[in-house]
Amino acid sequence: MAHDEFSLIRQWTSRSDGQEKDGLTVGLGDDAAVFSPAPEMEVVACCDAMVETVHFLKETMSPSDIGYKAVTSNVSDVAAMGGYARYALVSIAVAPHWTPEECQGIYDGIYAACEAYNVRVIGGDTVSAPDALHLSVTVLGEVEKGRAIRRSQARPGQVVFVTGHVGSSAAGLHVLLHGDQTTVEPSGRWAKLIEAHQRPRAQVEAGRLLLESGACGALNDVSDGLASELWEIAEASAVSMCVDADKIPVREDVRAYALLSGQDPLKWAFYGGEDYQLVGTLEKSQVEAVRARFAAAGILLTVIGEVEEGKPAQPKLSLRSGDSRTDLPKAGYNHFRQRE
Ligand SMILES: Nc1ncnc2c1ncn2[C@@H]1O[C@H](COP(=O)(O)OP(=O)(O)O)[C@@H](O)[C@H]1O
Ligand SMILES: Cc1ncc(C[n+]2csc(CCOP(=O)(O)OP(=O)(O)O)c2C)c(N)n1
Ligand SMILES: [Mg+2]
Ligand SMILES: [Mg+2]
Ligand SMILES: [Mg+2]
Repeated sequence: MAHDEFSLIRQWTSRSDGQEKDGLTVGLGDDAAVFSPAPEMEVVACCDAMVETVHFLKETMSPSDIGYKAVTSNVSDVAAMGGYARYALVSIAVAPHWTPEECQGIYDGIYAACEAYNVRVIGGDTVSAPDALHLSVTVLGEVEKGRAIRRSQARPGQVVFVTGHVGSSAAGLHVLLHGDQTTVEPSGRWAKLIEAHQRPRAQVEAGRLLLESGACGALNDVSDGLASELWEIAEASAVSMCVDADKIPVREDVRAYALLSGQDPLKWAFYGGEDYQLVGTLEKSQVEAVRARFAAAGILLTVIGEVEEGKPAQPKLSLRSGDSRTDLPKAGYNHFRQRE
C-alpha cells in the first residue's frame, strides 16, 4: 500500500467528524477521546479482536462483513452485561495483500454496524502487519449503576434460556468452506446460514429487556459455543445445570443442511460459536412475564433447561435426551486447543 497512514486514517474515518455532543467532549483526531457516561450510568468496557485465517478468510467474509462482525462481537459482550454500547475504538494492522479499497470496505462495515447499534467511533490505531490482517475493536457502553448482569448469579431453581437460534453461524461457515457452487450462491437455499456467519446481530434489545425485568440471574453471549458459555456460567456461579437436547433452538435449514452434509446440528449449536445470542438463567416465577415481553418485542426466547443444586466445588453440565442423561463436555472454540 503506497499511501501514508495519516491520509488513510482521514479517508477511512471521515464519518467520525463533528460528533462532539451528548457527553463526548473530544472525539477522534486528538491524542485521545474524552467522554462522560450519562448520570446514573456506569461504563461497560470490552475488547475483541479478529485475525485473518483465525476469524475469517477473504473467501469467507467480505471486507465490510469483517468490519461489521468485529463491532458486533463487542456490542454483544456489552449486551451480555445488560448494557448498551456508545463508543468504539478501532485498531487495524494491515498486511501487504490488503488494498486501501478493501480497508475502506472494512470501515464501511464498521460504520454500518455503528449506525445499527448507535455507536460512535472515537479513535483507534493504524499500523502495518507482516502477514495477516488484524482488527481489534474496543467498545465502551453504559449500564445502570450496580445493575450489570454477571455470569456469577445463576442459582438453583432458575431456568436456563437462550435467545434466537444457535448453530447457524457454524453451519454457514461449513457451507462457505465445504459447500459446492450451488450451495454457496448467496440467494440460494443456505443464504440465511451464510448471513448468520457473515452478519450476526448483537442482542442488545434482549439484554435490555432482561435487565429491566429484574428476573435475570446470570447472562453470557454465545461466541465460543453454547456448551462453553454454559460452562462459564456454571463455574462462575458454582452451580450445575441440565439442558434438554430437544429444546435447543436450531433452525430448520441448519438441520436440513446438516443432514445433507453428514454433520450433527447439535454439535454446531454446542461447540460451533459465533452466534452472538444471549444465554442465561431466569427466576422460574418470572418466566411467563419475561416470555410475554420477548414475544411483544418479536424476539425468540427458549427455555432449554434448569439450574440444579450441585456440589458447589464441582459444577457439572448435563444433557438430557429422552430418559438418558450424559455429561456435556467443557468444549467449544478454543484458540490454543485448535492447534493440537
Ligand atoms: N489479553 C488480555 N488481557 C487482559 N484481559 C483479557 C485478555 N484477554 C481476555 N481478557 C479478559 O478476560 C475475560 C474473558 O475474555 P473472553 O473469554 O475473550 O470473553 P468473551 O468470550 O466474552 O469475549 C474478559 O474479562 C476479558 O476482558
Ligand atoms: C476461517 C474461519 N475458521 C474458523 C472460524 C471459527 N471461529 C473462529 S474464532 C471463533 C470463536 C469466537 O472468537 P473469539 O476470539 O474466541 O471470541 P470471544 O469469545 O473472545 O468473543 C470461531 C468459532 C471462523 N470464523 N473462520
Ligand atoms: Mg473476548
Ligand atoms: Mg462474551
Ligand atoms: Mg466476546
